[in-house]
Amino acid sequence: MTATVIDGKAFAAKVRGQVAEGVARLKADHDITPGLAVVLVGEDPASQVYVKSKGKMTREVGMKSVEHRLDASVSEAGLLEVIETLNADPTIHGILVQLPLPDHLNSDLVINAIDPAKDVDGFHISNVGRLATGQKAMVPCTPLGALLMLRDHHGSLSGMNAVVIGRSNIVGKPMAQLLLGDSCTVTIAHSRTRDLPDVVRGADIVVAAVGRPEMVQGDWIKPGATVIDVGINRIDKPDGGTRLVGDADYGSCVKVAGAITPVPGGVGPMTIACLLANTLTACCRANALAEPDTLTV
Ligand SMILES: Nc1nc(=O)c2c([nH]1)NC[C@@H]1CN(c3ccc(C(=O)N[C@@H](CCC(=O)O)C(=O)O)cc3)C=[N+]21
Repeated sequence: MTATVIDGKAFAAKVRGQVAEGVARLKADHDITPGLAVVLVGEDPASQVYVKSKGKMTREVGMKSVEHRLDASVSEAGLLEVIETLNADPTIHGILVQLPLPDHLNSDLVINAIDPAKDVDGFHISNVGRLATGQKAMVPCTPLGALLMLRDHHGSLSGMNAVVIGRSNIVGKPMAQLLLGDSCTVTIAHSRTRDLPDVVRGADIVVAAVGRPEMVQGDWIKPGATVIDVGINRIDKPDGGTRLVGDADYGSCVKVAGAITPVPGGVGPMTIACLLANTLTACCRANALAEPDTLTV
């Protein structure tokens, strides 16, 4: 059996199309343009590329895009001042502070300074609590993207065994909450899990989010299971170049799984599409207007 390859790039384009329609309707009917602000501290080249592509896609769906680039040496007070300004700006509906932050800045404190209604990353403590208790929340983009792909592929996820490998606040924990919300039986595995291959063998859905290149092996996968690969790891090639690989060993997993997301072109593009979807959702909520129900949980 060879797995169906879930085309995240195409699915993300479709989601962005739906966001663009929602934005056009807000403009036509209410004269409102959703606005997204991205705050980047320091000069990490990988982050700069990512921020640039986010800005381009934000404008492509018809939203206002704002970037704040701050020096790596900015003080906590200086960064909080920028966040306060964006919190108070009625033309901004979404705020994203690019992580990780330099070591001298307390990222929990910074994230919790964002107005939770504008927290399109879903990292504010209030959104984390809302998601965990089943209240309307802003949902972290990567897990939201993964869930939308799983729902699209399977229809209902009810009763399925899901194993999430990784327990980060950004992916593993919110992913587990979303799968639980869709009535999966959820196991969160991590670096201390005993007999990880055996745990994974029981899964109908495997979400690999550990940050270890090509760790999950094909012989860990139950035949026909769905593999969602959240990893984005740049590794060296023998010829001196680099390539992107996921946390699953694609070559062996694709032979056993029923469906798999590739890297690149899987979860990554969906993360950005969901950031735009969350910005549209935040804008609708801020204006007490109906929100697009296919783009939220
Ligand atoms: N507050 C915050 N929120 C984030 O969501 C956030 C962040 N900080 N910091 C950095 C990471 C990284 N991230 C990516 C999103 C999409 C791709 C993506 O689309 N990747 C392409 C490949 C890109 C390439 O070729 O390098 C793909 O997987 O197909 C990658 C990385 C979001 N992040």
